[in-house]
Amino acid sequence: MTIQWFPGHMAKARRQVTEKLKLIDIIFELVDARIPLSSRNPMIDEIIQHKPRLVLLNKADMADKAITKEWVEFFAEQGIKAIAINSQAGTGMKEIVLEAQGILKDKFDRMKAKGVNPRAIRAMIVGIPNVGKSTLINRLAKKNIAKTGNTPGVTKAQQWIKVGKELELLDTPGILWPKFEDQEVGLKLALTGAIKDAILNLHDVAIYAIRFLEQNYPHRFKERFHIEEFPEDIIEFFNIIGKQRGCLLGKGEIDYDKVTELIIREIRTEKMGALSFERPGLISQQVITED
Ligand SMILES: Nc1nc2c(ncn2[C@@H]2O[C@H](COP(=O)(O)OP(=O)(O)OP(=O)(O)O)[C@@H](O)[C@H]2O)c(=O)[nH]1
Repeated sequence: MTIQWFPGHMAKARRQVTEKLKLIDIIFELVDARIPLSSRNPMIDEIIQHKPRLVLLNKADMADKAITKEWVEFFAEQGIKAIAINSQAGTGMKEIVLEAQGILKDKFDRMKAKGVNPRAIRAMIVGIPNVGKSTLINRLAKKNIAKTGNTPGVTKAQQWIKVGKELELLDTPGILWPKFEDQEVGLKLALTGAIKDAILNLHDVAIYAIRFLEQNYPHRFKERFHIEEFPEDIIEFFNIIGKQRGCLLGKGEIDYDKVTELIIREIRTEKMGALSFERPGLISQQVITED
């Protein structure tokens, strides 16, 4: 299976972000807490250059809490501040402002010392598709979208969203592309809904998910599907689920497409609880010890 990764997309995304760097003090890099590395753009450091950044592990409600904590430590070891947030529920919103203030304290102190009037921190959100950029912007914005006007004939003005007095966000997030040349990265992105289902073979995604759960969350998986042991043959597993859940074609034959959809849906809708698909230091074929 080869997944195309279009260099054109990358170049465009990169330009968009680079153009705006001079307008902002800090980048909010949004990643999926379940797959913090696979949901990052591999060239992010180059793209944002030396701009200060805060990593936001979004959808933390769907990720394994203990593993998210490990990711926060992982980023800290690289000198990058990361916090877990849930944009949908609005958890962690205050921390975003506080952390940004902390990261930029020296810069703002220096400005103050030079007699520059205090102003709000200016930030931009960047992240891969579907990671929650719009949800976060809406959460932070409440109703404070500041229209700075798009006058025809004038270079398109930026619109800033006011978040209290302390923060202003660019209204358009930077869309970065994940690098899904690596098959496992692609499978994780598909499983978490970051790339369209049509792009990957869903059977491959489901098989990957089953094997992953078998290794990393065996108890929850067995409980959910009422199985004692994992069958060695993956087809046997599909047969068991198909019969159990009535995913059948005529004459009692198993509808493998339906079983596939069911497995992926069960994961995406957290029927087996919050799951993380990556753990620091064990990116590939990792073993996450179930509690
Ligand atoms: N559970 C959960 N769901 C979230 C969270 N943040 C966003 N979502 C959901 O994730 C999906 C994608 O969110 P969007 O805000 O549209 O993502 P986006 O990054 O703006 O997507 P693009 O416009 O494709 O770039 C939506 O269904 C959101 O409701 C979160 O913290 N927790």
